[in-house]
Amino acid sequence: MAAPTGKPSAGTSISVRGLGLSFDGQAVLSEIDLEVPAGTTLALLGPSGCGKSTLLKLLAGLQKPGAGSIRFGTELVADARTCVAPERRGLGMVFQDYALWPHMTVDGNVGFPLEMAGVARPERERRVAAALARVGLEHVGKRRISALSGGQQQRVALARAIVAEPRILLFDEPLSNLDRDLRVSLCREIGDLLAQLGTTAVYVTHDREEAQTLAHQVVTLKQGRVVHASHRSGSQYNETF
Ligand SMILES: Nc1ncnc2c1ncn2[C@@H]1O[C@H](COP(=O)(O)OP(=O)(O)OP(=O)(O)O)[C@@H](O)[C@H]1O
Repeated sequence: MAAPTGKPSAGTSISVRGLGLSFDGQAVLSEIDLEVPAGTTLALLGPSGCGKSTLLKLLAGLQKPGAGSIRFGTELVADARTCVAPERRGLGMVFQDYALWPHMTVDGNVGFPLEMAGVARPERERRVAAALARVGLEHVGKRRISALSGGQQQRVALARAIVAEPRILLFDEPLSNLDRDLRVSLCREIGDLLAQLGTTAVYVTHDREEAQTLAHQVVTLKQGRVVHASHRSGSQYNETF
């Protein structure tokens, strides 16, 4: 959970060096090097089972690396001996299945990270309203999650991820449960939102078009290794690996 400062969020760089992880002697990630400059988005592409979600879990602190290191700005957040807890990493996360509490209202869901951080109710209400406005959901705060469409639920999840002004946002295939038209429009909106907020983001997807719509950098994994990387330059992507 990010530190709730009330100031606009500002991203921090991510630096991954020689990252590796094995399960039962089987390498799932090997020698991963990534540099994500502050305020930019990196998309991770690759076939099922190539290690995308595992890499996201390592960034989130939900998994410890077997080798290598992860830095956020100058802070070492993970290596073979260090593992900063997820709630101390200043992160927001958005998942494929939304991970919302269906019995709670929209306001309750979005305000939860602030409530956990001890933010007083008036400030919480102000910031929840601001986060909902950012995702185009000004008027649904009192509704229950179960009364919303899939697209609306993913906007709520996005509002909850940004409400505490994280320095980094992690997305795990956030649009794959939605139909194509909605995916295209919401993907553009997420790109615009990231640009407005200046938050650094890592975005896992199966969809190259989605990756290229919002990412400054697209990295492809195969069997746990980086096999291709490209950077956006204007409207073009230039290969860098
Ligand atoms: N806790 C675990 N224990 C053992 N193996 C695991 C564990 N977590 C992931 N794996 C294995 O690691 C590999 C990478 O899994 P991961 O979920 O990162 O892939 P992915 O690229 O995100 O796939 P998908 O696109 O299908 O979500 C898979 O072979 C998976 O079975």
